[in-house]
Amino acid sequence: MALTLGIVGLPNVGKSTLFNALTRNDVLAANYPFATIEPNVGVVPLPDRRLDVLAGISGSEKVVPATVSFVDIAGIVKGASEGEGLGNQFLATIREADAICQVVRVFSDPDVVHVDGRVDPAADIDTVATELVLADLQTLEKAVPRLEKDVKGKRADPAVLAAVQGAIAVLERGTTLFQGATAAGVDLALLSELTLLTSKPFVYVFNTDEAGLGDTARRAELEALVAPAGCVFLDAAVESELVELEPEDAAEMLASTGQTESGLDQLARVGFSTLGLQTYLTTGPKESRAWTIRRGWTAPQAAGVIHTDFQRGFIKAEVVSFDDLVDAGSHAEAKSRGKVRIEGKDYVMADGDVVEFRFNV
Ligand SMILES: Nc1ncnc2c1ncn2[C@@H]1O[C@H](COP(=O)(O)OP(=O)(O)OP(=O)(O)O)[C@@H](O)[C@H]1O
Ligand SMILES: [Mg+2]
Repeated sequence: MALTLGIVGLPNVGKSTLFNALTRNDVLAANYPFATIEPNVGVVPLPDRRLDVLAGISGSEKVVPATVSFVDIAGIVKGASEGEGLGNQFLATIREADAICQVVRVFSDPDVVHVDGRVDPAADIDTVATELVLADLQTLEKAVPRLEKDVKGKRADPAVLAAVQGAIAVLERGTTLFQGATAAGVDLALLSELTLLTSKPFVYVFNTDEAGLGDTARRAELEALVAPAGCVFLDAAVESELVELEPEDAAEMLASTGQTESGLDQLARVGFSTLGLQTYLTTGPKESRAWTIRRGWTAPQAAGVIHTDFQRGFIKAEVVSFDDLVDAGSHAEAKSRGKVRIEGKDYVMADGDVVEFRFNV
């Protein structure tokens, strides 16, 4: 399981610049709208300092971090659902994403064209949300005649048709499904096959400049604008320079802009918390590795991420918290201190659990 973020936004706001910075890629990022036509996909290892510590303790040959995937697509403009700009067909590329990541221009550089002629984050957020709502409406409206026929022929569940109609009503009010479906009593689980865009959580990237990064009042305003959705602030142009530098120099340059976390770290943190994800760890002489799971998952569910056999044949888990293991300095010492617990199938995993599963095959 890897967290996948689909990057959306108006044209020329810095989506590809950010994508390049996050994925150390070199796709075309250029100062004109619709530079991106074909989607770009990148898988990024998620930096996790705990892995190096574990590798030291276990003498692991390698570390295998969790990953985050990013999909960079074309820019979307007002009227895209009616074919403006590049239309909205390309949105299909991000239907499988776990969350929608909207890049919003906050930087003011007058040399970079804004498609609507002015920098206005609130209006841009609205424009993009509206186009995503319209794209979902098209998907749902297309599904109605087919579903009606199938319900009549008893080949489809009438509850699905009702959910489609309920979802249409929510979207027609201009609300995303993520915000409005539950309150309207629409069961999104019934619509999962339609892979709707606005049923996913949104996270926002405010692409700003050095002045913007330091403007706490403005940041608070923007944060409030999108709350309760999560957001991050970064300068995509600076981020793309950071990846060219040695780690220490990059950290220094980041600090000089008043930031403590790289864009990738920020996005992974907000993405994980938005989607209710966490990691657990395994370690041994071969590798130290991070695994992504959902918060609240039990030990057998977590084991299933490694291999479905681990879940099916689950017997027990030997669990030590990362901090206890590091305190003890070795697995044997952690054990003799009574810090290694034997947990059964009802155990709910905690973030940073270091685990060894016992299972039957
Ligand atoms: N924080 C920033 N400050 C100043 N300029 C920036 C910043 N972020 C991106 N830019 C500039 O904005 C321009 C557009 O960037 P980019 O190509 O990444 O946009 P895009 O959103 O991918 O556009 P498109 O939708 O056309 O593909 C580039 O010239 C880039 O250098
Ligand atoms: Mg682009």
